[in-house]
Amino acid sequence: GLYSQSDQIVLLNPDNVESVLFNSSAALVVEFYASWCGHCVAFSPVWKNLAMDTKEWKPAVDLVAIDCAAEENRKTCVHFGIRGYPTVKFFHAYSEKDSTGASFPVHTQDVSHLRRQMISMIEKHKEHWPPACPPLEAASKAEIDSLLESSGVELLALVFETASSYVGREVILDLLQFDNITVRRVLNTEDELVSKMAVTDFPSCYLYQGGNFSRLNVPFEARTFYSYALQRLPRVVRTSRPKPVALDLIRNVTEHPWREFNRTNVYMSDLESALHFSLRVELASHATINKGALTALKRYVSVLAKYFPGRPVVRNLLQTANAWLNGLQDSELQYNSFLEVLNNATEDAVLPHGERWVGCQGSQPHFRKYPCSMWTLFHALTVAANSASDSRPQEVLQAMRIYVKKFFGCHECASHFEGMAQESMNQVKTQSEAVLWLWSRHNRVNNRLAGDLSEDPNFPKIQWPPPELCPKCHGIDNGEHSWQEPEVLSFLMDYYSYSKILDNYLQDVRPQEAGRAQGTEDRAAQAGHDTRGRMEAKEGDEPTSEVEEDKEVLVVGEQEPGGREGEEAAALELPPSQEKEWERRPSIVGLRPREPQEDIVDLDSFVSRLYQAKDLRSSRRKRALRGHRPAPEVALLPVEPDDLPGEQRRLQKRGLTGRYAELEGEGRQGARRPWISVLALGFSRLDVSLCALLYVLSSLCLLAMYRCSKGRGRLYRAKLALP
Ligand SMILES: Cc1cc2nc3c(=O)[nH]c(=O)nc-3n(C[C@H](O)[C@H](O)[C@H](O)COP(=O)(O)OP(=O)(O)OC[C@H]3O[C@@H](n4cnc5c(N)ncnc54)[C@H](O)[C@@H]3O)c2cc1C
Repeated sequence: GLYSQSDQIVLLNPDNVESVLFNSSAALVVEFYASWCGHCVAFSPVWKNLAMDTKEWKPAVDLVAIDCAAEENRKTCVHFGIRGYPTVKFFHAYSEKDSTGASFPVHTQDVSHLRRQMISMIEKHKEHWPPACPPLEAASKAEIDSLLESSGVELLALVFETASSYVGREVILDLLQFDNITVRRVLNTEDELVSKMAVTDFPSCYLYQGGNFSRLNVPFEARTFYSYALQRLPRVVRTSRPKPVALDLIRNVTEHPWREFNRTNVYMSDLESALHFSLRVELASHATINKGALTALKRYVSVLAKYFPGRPVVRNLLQTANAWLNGLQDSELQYNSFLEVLNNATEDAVLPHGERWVGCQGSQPHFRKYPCSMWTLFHALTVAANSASDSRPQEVLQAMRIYVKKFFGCHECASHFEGMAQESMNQVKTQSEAVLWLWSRHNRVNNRLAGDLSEDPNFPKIQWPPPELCPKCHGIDNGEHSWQEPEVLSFLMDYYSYSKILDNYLQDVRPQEAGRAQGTEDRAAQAGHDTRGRMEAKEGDEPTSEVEEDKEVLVVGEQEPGGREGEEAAALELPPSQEKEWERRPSIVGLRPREPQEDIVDLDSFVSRLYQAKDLRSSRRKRALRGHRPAPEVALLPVEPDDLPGEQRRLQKRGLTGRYAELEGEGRQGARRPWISVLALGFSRLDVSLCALLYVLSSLCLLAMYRCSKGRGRLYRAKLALP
């Protein structure tokens, strides 16, 4: 057939025809089609869009379809007198068994027109009004007054409009699955109410709450904007769903302490958790990865290696894994050997263990997390590929598709996603189209899952990005909401870009610490510290000399006492007290004007730490050469020039930890590091050059004075000698 369950359309067959069509509490609009008929194929996207658009109306009116081309359905179609395709019929609520439905002419592919036609048909109900459907007729002042007098009304929304407008009725139906709010339409001819509330625009929406009416503030006066704004009101909840509880309360029921985060940002911690979960947990259920799955894995890891917008150490590990997979000769793979590659962390290539959800936290343990992070990862990859010059349009999408198909644990999700991919993924011609394809398909999934049990009430599934996040992404066309795709594209390119991804709560990349750092990290993060302070220095792929190794930079962030700070010290084999002492050493910030945020580091201390770290490293390397497995080392991370993050990111980092930014600068420019240190005070090259210049100038001055006085003495002696 042309439809599946995931299209929000009820699929009719001889077995369910009675239970679906007759005595139903909702009205039904049934499409009789033949899958071989070209018109039906052309009409199917319209029917799917209509189903998506009126999903919230289901308790009052639902969409149904039956494929009359299927052998088993023929009798049913004949029974309903179907002669041409597609034919659409309307069944009133509580239709009797002998009903063959009312005609529902379909002369248009315009979804908004069909939607209005559905409303008109509902309004024709004479006897059995669908019980879930609120009154659709316009309300009078007397009715509004009595509504307000009854104590049951918490929130009342009034849509003021002209008689021919459907906006009010559409909003009433959009809100029918939500509690604690009543919506009514009022006509512009209701003079008393219109003048009492000083209504001037039709349509416009007014909200009564706390004893007062106020105009609903929306970007455009249209159905989608009213419905979205009303559904998001704090006290408005889906019918039969518990009220979202305050996040303060939720903290006690989640497995991990709640991490404060900004809903309008992407977090690197979610992306790394997605990598960990997919590569170490999801794949682990495939002890042997055979031919087809191996191809899927190779393509997935290949796009990760190319486009993962993450920390250089993580990218290095992904590149190593990719190279290893590409070098495989066998047609099948034992998962454990791949796991070894993932776990073989070195100082410059690590995939952190464990999950640390931030933007993907759910208000209950079973909400969000991994699937949320996979969407986030996929969006970030399409965006990164769009910025790369050598990517192929479908490269990321097809890799995702095959990964989801072969490995994604949620089989139902995988089959829905495959259905969408088969439908149109092949039509993607450019990288930008790939970004938009994923965005629009994700929105389809959001639409399908809105109100589902899997929806976290604190993170409702909405058509994304909402107007408050991207006002420009929304527009209006003929009174209907329309997406401004160029704006959506530029919004996505910005939202999922590397420079916008936040580093808060990131796991420590030191291999030996990765497992146990969680508790302290969380404490630090909760105390409002930002782990973005950790910097990654750069150097070539392989350190070739001691000089190059010197370019490695300490990775230290601002931490609460006893937290990461102690761990950093442990990694350097320094007692935490010594570490603190080092941190307290004076700096000479503000002695004289410098570049913004320039901060001089105590070079003595820095050098001693660096050498201690180097000693530690070389002793480990020697041990490794003697046959030991290379031990994980301190967090001195080499950074490649290509990995230089954007200026903005760099500035953010500098802003947060000027002291370490100074160190970071060394790896990049060899500049701004204190050149010499006396009595624990650092002096830059400029300081020393100025000193030398002053010294030379004063010497010259003294010399000139000496020569001058010597000349005068000679003159004086000559004068005396004259008679
Ligand atoms: C490929 C795939 C298919 C899935 N299919 C199903 C399924 O069939 N049935 C099912 O029950 N669950 C499915 N899931 C899971 C489901 O989609 C959600 O991921 C899960 O319910 C968690 O939802 P969430 O609220 O965290 O938001 P998610 O939908 O996971 O979104 C994560 C974040 O992405 C951003 N976002 C939201 N929409 C968009 C968009 N359109 N474009 C760009 N960014 C956006 C938001 O910031 C959001 O918080 C699927 C997941 C994946 C990865």
